[in-house]
Amino acid sequence: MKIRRRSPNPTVAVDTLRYQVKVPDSEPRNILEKIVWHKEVEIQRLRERTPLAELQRQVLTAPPALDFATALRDGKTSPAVIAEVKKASPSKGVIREDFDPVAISTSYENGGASCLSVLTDKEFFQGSLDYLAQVRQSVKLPLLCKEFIIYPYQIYQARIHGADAILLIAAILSDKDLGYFTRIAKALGMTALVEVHTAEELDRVLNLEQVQVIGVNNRNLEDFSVSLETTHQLLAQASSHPRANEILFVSESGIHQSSDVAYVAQAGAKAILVGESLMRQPDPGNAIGQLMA
Ligand SMILES: O=P(O)(O)OC[C@@H](O)[C@@H](O)c1c[nH]c2ccccc12
Repeated sequence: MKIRRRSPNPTVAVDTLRYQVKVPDSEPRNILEKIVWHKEVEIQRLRERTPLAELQRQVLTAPPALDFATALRDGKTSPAVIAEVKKASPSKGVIREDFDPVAISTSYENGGASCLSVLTDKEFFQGSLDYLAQVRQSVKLPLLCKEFIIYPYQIYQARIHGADAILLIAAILSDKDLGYFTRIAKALGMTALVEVHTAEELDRVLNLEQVQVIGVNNRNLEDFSVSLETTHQLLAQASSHPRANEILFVSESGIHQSSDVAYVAQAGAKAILVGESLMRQPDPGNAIGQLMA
């Protein structure tokens, strides 16, 4: 893991005063670090308002989770489409001005998506857990909570707001956390989609037996560069692993046209995760049909 989980320059509370001493190299090195450091503070604040124990109580009365992995395996299309509800991103700014998460989700559902992904990060993606809850009320498809998860706390939050699956990013989690968080997801009836971008991350994740669904992100979250070859290279690498056949591979990001779909399908992806290219179309559901044509 190259990503540092916390700023080396924390604020230290001493009695009523707060000191912050500048230490060298205490700025985030890339956007992923910046997001994760912000997330740390964000979760700390939420926890002060609502403790984990309260979320654990609420989760008991939530309607059961839908089977995200099976919906992908039985896909309505081949490869199956996970359509993403995404207003903005740090690399592209605002992607869709007239943003109505419920209308977009309904359109996706009618347009042939097998599952949906809802961005919930506010600060960098203008998303919200409320959007997730609203979408849950309006469609029947399994939902992925698209979030930068660094604590179990967020997994409970996702479940309470209607998520059936969570994203776990290998670049920001240790093997121990990946294993632990995947087990929590499973205990809550959810699927964990574990995201990798490098050969090294893929290697780590293939060796974690509880992981059943692996997402190859074609976008490098450190510099935003996108290459579909990432899917090709990493799936070639995975094919020689003894667990290759039991894992469902998802190709994520940068998929714009039907030739892109053909390319990642040929590489072995059984599902694709698409946001921007659908969100930019007036009718996002209809755009799925065009992409899969
Ligand atoms: O909009 P795109 O290029 O179609 O990408 C969708 C999705 O893959 C992307 O939003 C994503 C993949 N992994 C992430 C992790 C965090 C936030 C966002 C993402």
